Amino acid sequence: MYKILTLNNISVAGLEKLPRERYEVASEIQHPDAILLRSFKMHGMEIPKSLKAVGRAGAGVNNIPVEDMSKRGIPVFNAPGANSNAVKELVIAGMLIACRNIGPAWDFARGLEGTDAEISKQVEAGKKNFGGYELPGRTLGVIGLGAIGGRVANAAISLGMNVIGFDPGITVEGAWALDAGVRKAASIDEVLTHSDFVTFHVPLVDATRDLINADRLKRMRDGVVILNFARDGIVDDKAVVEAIASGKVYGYVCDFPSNLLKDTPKVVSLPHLGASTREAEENCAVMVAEQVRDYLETGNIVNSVNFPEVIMPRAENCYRLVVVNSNVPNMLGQISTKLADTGVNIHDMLNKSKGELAYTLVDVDQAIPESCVADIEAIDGVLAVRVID
Ligand SMILES: NC(=O)c1ccc[n+]([C@@H]2O[C@H](COP(=O)([O-])OP(=O)(O)OC[C@H]3O[C@@H](n4cnc5c(N)ncnc54)[C@H](O)[C@@H]3O)[C@@H](O)[C@H]2O)c1
Ligand SMILES: O=C(O)[C@H](O)COP(=O)(O)O
Repeated sequence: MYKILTLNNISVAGLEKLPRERYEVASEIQHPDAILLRSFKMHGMEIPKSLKAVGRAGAGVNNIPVEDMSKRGIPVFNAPGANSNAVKELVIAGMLIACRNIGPAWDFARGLEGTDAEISKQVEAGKKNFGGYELPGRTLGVIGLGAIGGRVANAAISLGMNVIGFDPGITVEGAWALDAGVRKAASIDEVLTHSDFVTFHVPLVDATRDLINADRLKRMRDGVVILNFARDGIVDDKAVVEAIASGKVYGYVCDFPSNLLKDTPKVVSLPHLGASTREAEENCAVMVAEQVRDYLETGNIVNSVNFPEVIMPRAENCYRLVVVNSNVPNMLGQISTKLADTGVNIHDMLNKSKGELAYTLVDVDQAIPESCVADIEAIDGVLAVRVID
């Protein structure tokens, strides 16, 4: 029986991928084999010794101590692209919220008092305060053209906008999926100087912290609208609020409210709703539950942020040894020698690496004695070992 600890609500569609006869899933459980979570912050959490995998039902993994997991030989899985349409739709809504002044206009309408005839009069007198502008012909700058940024760029083109994007790490697949009308910028600053709207779709890492700061704001067009549906910390909120007060920035729409943002005029901060659609929650949960299950039951790895992709078909009547080790010379030699010393015959073997980690699957014809597993565990550089019957 595998034990799965959930640290957030995970869509039932995903949990159904873990059959009850083989999986016990609960929000409180001892000795979990895997953790499933969304935005729960795992930093500082005590990591159970039994843990073999972490599955993030979503895209961002900055809430997970990925480096620490790697040192323990634990793969972290996520669900790339599974919530990208949900975020795209909210970003498009965010542009409209800003340029049509929907926040203050809604507040105005909610504050109306009197008879319907009086309200109608106040509406006609007051609406001039909320006049806006349209999207076609305006330029959207997209920083990060991955799963979400690519969709946002294409959607903006279909709305008649000009789009300029920057992503030094764009994948070949991502580039193929982009509308040919998306202009490629050589730097973030090139995007900023040409854009009426700027939206961010990058992970929060050291290099992306405060991508928008007071200095960069000065280089942006007057009246720019900034959208942050990526992460708190990518935009320096204080600098943006000051730029709103000075009239430089027209509006700021984000997914990360704070005391500073929630009461600032021209700021609309939503409660981290980007991925909160039924479809996205199901897509993410299903994808990550299937990946974690595959890892636990076969050792195969798909969509891990810290481990290489490893898929080895399982031969019948074989025992599978799974070894995670440091990516240093002579590990394979030592592992196969330990197996040979015990008289275990190797049927099939696959070794792949990613950065400082290497991962090996070995299918053998007979049960591996516990002493042999212990010997492999004791090899300097081996981080985790398990046998799948
Ligand atoms: N608001 C929400 O609910 C919500 C939902 C999903 C994702 N997110 C956030 O959005 C981020 C992006 O999600 P995604 O699915 O598009 O991820 P992704 O991995 O598909 O795309 C990220 C892209 O950013 C690029 N990038 C990295 N550093 C960059 C830099 N300094 N400048 C320009 N580009 C850079 C990468 O090359 C990659 O193409 C996630 O990491 C997460 O933090 C938020
Ligand atoms: O990175 C993500 O996928 C989003 O921020 C979604 O987070 P959530 O699953 O907590 O809504």
